[in-house]
Amino acid sequence: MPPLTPPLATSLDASEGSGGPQDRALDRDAFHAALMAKGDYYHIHHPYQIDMAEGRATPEQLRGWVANRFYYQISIPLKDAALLANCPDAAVRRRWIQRLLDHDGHAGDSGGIEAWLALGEAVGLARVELWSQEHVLPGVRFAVDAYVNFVRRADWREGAISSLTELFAPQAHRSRLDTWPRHYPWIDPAGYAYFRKRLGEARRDVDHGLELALDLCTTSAAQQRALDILQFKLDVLWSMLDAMSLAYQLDRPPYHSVTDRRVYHRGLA
Ligand SMILES: O=C(O)c1cc(C(=O)O)c2c(n1)C(=O)C(=O)c1cc(C(=O)O)[nH]c1-2
Repeated sequence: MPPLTPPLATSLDASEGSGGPQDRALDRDAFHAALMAKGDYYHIHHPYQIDMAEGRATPEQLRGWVANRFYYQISIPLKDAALLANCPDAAVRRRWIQRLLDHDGHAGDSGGIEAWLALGEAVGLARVELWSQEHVLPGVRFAVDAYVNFVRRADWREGAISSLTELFAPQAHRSRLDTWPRHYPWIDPAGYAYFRKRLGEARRDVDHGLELALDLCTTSAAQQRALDILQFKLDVLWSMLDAMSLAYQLDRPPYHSVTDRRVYHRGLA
């Protein structure tokens, strides 16, 4: 069965019926608004994030979130490296490569992964505990892997569009900086450097991602495809939190009916 919407690469090539005078493409502002409307489904509205923001999360739930999100953090540079590998445009690569450096670090910046390890320590998780991935739930792993694998296989332009949930991320980082110190005085404030660092970086990334999306998606098919890709990414983020809710809020981690042990796999190399 053919896909409901053509891949962006195809829908970008102005084939008959798309891009012509009959095309019902949104204008630039309306398409921007349609992308922004997807913010209604951002993971800040997930009950797990709401509980964290409103002070109801237990130390175990916060530690669970930090340990599972670490898998996202270490996967983002792999995803961005995959996009670079698929991108033939040197001008795009020159800008996009900054994302790798932001997370992996470079002279003068120890990087986002290091900052996330510091957040782990601030909530009481040893570095080895994060690196071991012992807390990474299978559902979180599968969701994150789906994102990385999508970008590995997709046209780089579709990969770029899948990063656009970052449109909404500064709000999430800001909210944590505003609410966590008040609700969780036991967390060492040194741990909050990651959120502060991302405030500026995410805005810059979003400017680039949005510019690409608005320039590239000028037919209704391409715009619909972009909205579908953005929804896919929202699903990734929401599914990660669903897995955490089951494990840490509802006390139903994988195999809970069989064993208390974390028998699930740590990733197959
Ligand atoms: O804490 C958050 O709510 C949040 C969300 C997202 C996102 O929307 O994917 C990212 C980040 N943080 C983040 O820190 C980050 O570096 C990042 C990179 C990307 C991406 O898709 O390339 N998303 C996100």
